[in-house]
Amino acid sequence: MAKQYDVLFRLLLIGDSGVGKTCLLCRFTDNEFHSSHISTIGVDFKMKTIEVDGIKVRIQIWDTAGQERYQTITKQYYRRAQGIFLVYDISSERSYQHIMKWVSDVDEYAPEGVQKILIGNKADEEQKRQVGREQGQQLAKEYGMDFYETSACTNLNIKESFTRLTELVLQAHRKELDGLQTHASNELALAELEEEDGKAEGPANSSKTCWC
Ligand SMILES: Nc1nc2c(ncn2[C@@H]2O[C@H](COP(=O)(O)OP(=O)(O)OP(=O)(O)O)[C@@H](O)[C@H]2O)c(=O)[nH]1
Repeated sequence: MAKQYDVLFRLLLIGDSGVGKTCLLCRFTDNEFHSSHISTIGVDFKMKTIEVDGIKVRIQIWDTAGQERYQTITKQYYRRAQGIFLVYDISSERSYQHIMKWVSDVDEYAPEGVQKILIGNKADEEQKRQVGREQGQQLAKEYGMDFYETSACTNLNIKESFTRLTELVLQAHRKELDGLQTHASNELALAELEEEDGKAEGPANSSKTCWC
């Protein structure tokens, strides 16, 4: 049977409650948008396979609760991420200011070499904008991250940002990948192990799942 993917990566969405993490994920995996805000409890994940540079990458995307009270749980997921989206809402100055705090959490809990992208979501909310695009660009530059303004509502830059983070993770793991691909099976052991792990750990596509 043809292999379904070559490698599996874990990406993580973090940021304040209400910035649109769940909506970004639903737009990317299911092309859906929900206007109601049902806060994520703990963590949840969805999967999607995309092809980047001829490599079939299965991405497991973890959506974390932004609410303070779940942070002991959510931080436990940082250490197994290869890529992280730091998300703020362009209509909330506060969520932008908090990016510094999210970056310091990543520095403390995520593995060294984790790839990061800064996302300013709700770009469709121009009337309510509190954070200029240049502010986003400036902050991303300070931390050496790529930056996208997105809208889960209008589907702006969703595929682009997920593809870019996947590319960055692939580039960062290029050597390991080249090594693994010389194996007879021509399939990444990492992927199989991680897939099994994912099954054991939780739901493949439930909407809001309690992990506490
Ligand atoms: N206008 C607009 N609204 C959005 C966008 N993305 C999300 N929202 C709305 O923002 C609210 C919060 O979205 P969620 O995706 O649930 O936010 P979250 O970051 O996952 O929140 P927590 O689970 O509490 O951490 C919902 O009412 C969404 O409809 C967007 O791009 N544009």
